[in-house]
Amino acid sequence: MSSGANMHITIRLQFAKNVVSFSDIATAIGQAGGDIVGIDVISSSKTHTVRDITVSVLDSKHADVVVDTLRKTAGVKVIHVSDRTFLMHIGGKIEVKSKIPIKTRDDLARVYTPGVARICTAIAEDPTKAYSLTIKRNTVAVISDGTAVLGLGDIGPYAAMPVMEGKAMLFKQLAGVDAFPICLDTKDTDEIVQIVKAIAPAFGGINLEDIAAPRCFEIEERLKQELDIPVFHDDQHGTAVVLLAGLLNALKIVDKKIEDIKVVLTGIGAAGIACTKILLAAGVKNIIGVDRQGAIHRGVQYDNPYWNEYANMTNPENISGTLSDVIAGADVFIGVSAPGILTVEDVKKMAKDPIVFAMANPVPEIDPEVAEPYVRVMATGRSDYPNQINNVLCFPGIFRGALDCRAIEINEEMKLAAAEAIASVVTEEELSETYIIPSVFNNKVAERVREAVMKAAYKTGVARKDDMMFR
Ligand SMILES: NC(=O)C1=CN([C@@H]2O[C@H](COP(=O)(O)OP(=O)(O)OC[C@H]3O[C@@H](n4cnc5c(N)ncnc54)[C@H](O)[C@@H]3O)[C@@H](O)[C@H]2O)C=CC1
Ligand SMILES: CC(=O)C(=O)O
Ligand SMILES: [Mg+2]
Repeated sequence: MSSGANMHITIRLQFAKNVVSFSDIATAIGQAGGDIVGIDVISSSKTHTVRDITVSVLDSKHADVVVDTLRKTAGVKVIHVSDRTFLMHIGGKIEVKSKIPIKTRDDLARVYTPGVARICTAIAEDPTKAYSLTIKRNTVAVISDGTAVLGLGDIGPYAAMPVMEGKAMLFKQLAGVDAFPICLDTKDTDEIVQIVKAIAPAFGGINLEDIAAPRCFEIEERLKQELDIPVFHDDQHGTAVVLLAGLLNALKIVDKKIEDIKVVLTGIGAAGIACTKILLAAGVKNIIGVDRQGAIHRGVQYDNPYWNEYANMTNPENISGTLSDVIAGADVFIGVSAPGILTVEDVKKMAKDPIVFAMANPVPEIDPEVAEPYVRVMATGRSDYPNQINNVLCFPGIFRGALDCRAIEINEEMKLAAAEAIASVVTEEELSETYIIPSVFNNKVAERVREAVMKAAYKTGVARKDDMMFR
């Protein structure tokens, strides 16, 4: 399955009117399997026409096939090919904008020196004023070291930037949070902790992103201890929250109780461990984790200390074996691991009404189109299929709530509240196999998550801002 969701290419071509017609070109594109989704005339003369033709293709290989077909068509000259996704990234995706225009010397003297000095002094005398007089109260740092970027692995800090810029866009659009992408050129845990601590004054929260397990656990724990602003590893907790929301609704469809289900989860890394913990907290009793070397079980000394802990809290029957072995009889499959590792044969071994959440990005553990005939509820992490289980449903609203009540942390109660809030957006009447989780564009999500998270923060005593509504 393709990693290039809805890949569209725009082909600028010139064709000689007396040699080839546009319908010949459209036929050639169609025969190569492309779908024309847009046409623009760039210029036209008596002999030639230049057009931009936007074509939907499956992936980059397919794009090459379509373009080669056109190159071989008599009378056609391909001028250039652009990819809409690349075009959207030129120069990056976000920018900083001032809230106030500086039009006069007087404005200048207020926003900058000398006027600004009085503001600085006020904050120096009372650092909590940073919340009212600087960007701190609405600003989150999105921090990555580029070591576990989507499912692409350790691609480094430069290559991680487009994802972090994308997260920043989503923070802003979905919850009005100003987020800065910060990719660090170090994999050293101590150094990352030091750097994040040192930049924290500018931020109201820290969103850790795509930092590989097991280092991500220590980094998050240490930062939580040392900072008085929320520190949240999105791949762990954002994913876990949305997964739980989706599962609560999917279980209603299959009419199974959370305490009775058998869950098999692949990828015992950042997302997998957090998903397991939230499922245990929500009442799941039988969950088996599978990583590259099979089911995590007791009686083995793993190099990864988190796996030893994992073995102790999961797999009640202490089953060993491969994914194919342990999937038999499972009610739910959750994948936060790698592309294509779940086969149709595996799905066929699952219990009645299987629920399959294949959440690896950008390519899931099983192609949803291949799995669909055999599953009752299918979800992926992708935007181009129904039931997108993706942490984007959580992180904007959870930080909005945490920032608005000035929470010192995002605790378990706040996460569970967020999961229930997301699940609640889908009403009983709306709930169906293809609608277990609200859309990313459903504007109720962030607001409902914000409210639920704030309530939980006040209830658990971690909110610093006095708010009559939540007392
Ligand atoms: N849909 C969503 O919202 C999210 C999806 N993900 C996806 O989940 C995957 C894992 O992400 P992280 O936990 O952040 O990475 P990670 O690097 O912390 O963990 C990945 C784990 O998967 C295991 N793994 C790799 N290949 C495997 C295989 N063939 N069989 C079994 N286990 C295998 C690795 O050994 C590792 O333990 C990625 O594809 C990522 O895109 C992660 C976070 C959110
Ligand atoms: C969605 C996300 O955060 C990931 O795949 O890493
Ligand atoms: Mg991520």
